[in-house]
Amino acid sequence: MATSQRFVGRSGRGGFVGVGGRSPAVERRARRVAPPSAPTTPGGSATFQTKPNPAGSLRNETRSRRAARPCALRSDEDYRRAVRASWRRLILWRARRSAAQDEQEQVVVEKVAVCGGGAFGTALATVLARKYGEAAVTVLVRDAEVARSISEDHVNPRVGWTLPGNVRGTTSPADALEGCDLIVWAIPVQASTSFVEKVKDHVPPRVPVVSVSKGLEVTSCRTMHEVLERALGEDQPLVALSGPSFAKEVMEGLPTNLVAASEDERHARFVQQVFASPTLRVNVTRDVMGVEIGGALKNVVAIAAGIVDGLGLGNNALSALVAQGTAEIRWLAVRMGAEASTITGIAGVGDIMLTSFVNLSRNRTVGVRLGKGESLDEILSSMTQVAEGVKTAQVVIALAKKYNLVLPVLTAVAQVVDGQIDAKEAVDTVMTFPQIDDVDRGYDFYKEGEPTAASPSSSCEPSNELSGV
Ligand SMILES: NC(=O)C1=CN([C@@H]2O[C@H](COP(=O)(O)OP(=O)(O)OC[C@H]3O[C@@H](n4cnc5c(N)ncnc54)[C@H](O)[C@@H]3O)[C@@H](O)[C@H]2O)C=CC1
Ligand SMILES: O=C(CO)COP(=O)(O)O
Repeated sequence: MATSQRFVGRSGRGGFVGVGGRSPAVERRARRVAPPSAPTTPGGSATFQTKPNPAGSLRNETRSRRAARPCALRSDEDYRRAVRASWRRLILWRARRSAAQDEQEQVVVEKVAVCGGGAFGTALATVLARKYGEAAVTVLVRDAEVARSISEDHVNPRVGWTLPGNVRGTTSPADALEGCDLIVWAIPVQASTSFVEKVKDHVPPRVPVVSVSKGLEVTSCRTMHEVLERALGEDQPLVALSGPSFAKEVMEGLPTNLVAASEDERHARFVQQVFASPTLRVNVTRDVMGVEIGGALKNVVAIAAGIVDGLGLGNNALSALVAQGTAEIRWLAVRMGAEASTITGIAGVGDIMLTSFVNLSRNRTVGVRLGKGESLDEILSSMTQVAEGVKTAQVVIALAKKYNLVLPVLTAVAQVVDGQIDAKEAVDTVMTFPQIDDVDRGYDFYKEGEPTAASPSSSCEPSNELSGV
């Protein structure tokens, strides 16, 4: 009775009245859920009758759906109205925000320098060259043949991707950097200090440098922000751009969401405007530390995830390990001044999931191969691209010491990477930990380790065991 009243109301507004007052959509859904040929179950609900009884099965189906609904949405129409209203709020919000954004001044980009012609530098050069068809996008590389191929053949031979005509290659820092409006930094972390020293005299002051490199410098424990600031000075606008973004998918124009972080929000907003496109969303934050630590340490967790898969331990173990690793990243990041919400957000959990669960990841691949018994030397010597997590794992130990933390999963990876234990032993050790309370409360040494006035620790030197790495 209630059902037909609901749909009479709709039909009064030019809607419809289906069988028994139900809409065609409800009919279709009900038929899908209750196929006439479905087998009988003991105590048989109408949904699983052997003999078709469409009217009865629909009644029961509606009843059971209604019973499963939240109490405030008792009827079908309440429910639909709530869904429509929720969606409408989103659409209105989009319209308001888009109007505000349309009023913003459009950024003008005429010359972009991309330092590093690896996979990600090439992908971002392509994204910007496609968006700014009139702009000159110059990729600064070390190898003259790579530069020639990019300029003349429009192919980067390192990755084999075809590039837009307005992307050029060069080995000259002056050619790439002078007069540019934006610099994208896609040099691997461990090579960044020496490379920035070589090019810094050509970096125009006040031009934003957007670092996309993910890792921590092993000799100093510095983040990329710290590495670049030290070389370029505090006045150089710096932005960390990170998030779940495989170069290949960015190159293919697949939807991607990044986070631009800068202590000066204006620089992050500038980068948001520069990169934003229908397939590239760029969020903005001032939490540089959170974005950089999330991006750096997800590579270490991805190695752990790969190890679990390489050992064939299954999806349950994989997910638990990634969740534990995520908590450890959060513990460390918060101690370093980051916001916990950055680690649970797109540049944290978003990237952790991508890199830990998807085979395109180089760091995950390193872990899989370690888990299968290959040595790290064998793995690294066969790779043509960087897996930043290997070096960053070593920095984690020094940071954990500095911030008085014990990080089970991250430490296990450091041990394996350093060759002190093998992958199987690391996993066995973690699995035989005593049963504990859930994550934050469980590892009581986490709380015990909180720095106190009596136990400040400022050293960030890699420990003796790791010296010489
Ligand atoms: N590939 C990806 O999907 C993503 C990579 N990233 C990050 O971007 C950074 C670069 O990664 P990829 O482009 O993928 O690496 P890649 O291994 O494909 O290329 C690295 C580039 O750096 C150059 N390079 C290596 N050593 C150098 C040195 N000593 N001096 C100057 N240049 C040197 C190489 O010649 C190459 O052009 C890494 O920190 C990575 O974590 C970030 C997001 C996605
Ligand atoms: O950072 C990445 C995706 O966001 C790429 O990860 P890998 O370096 O492990 O391939």
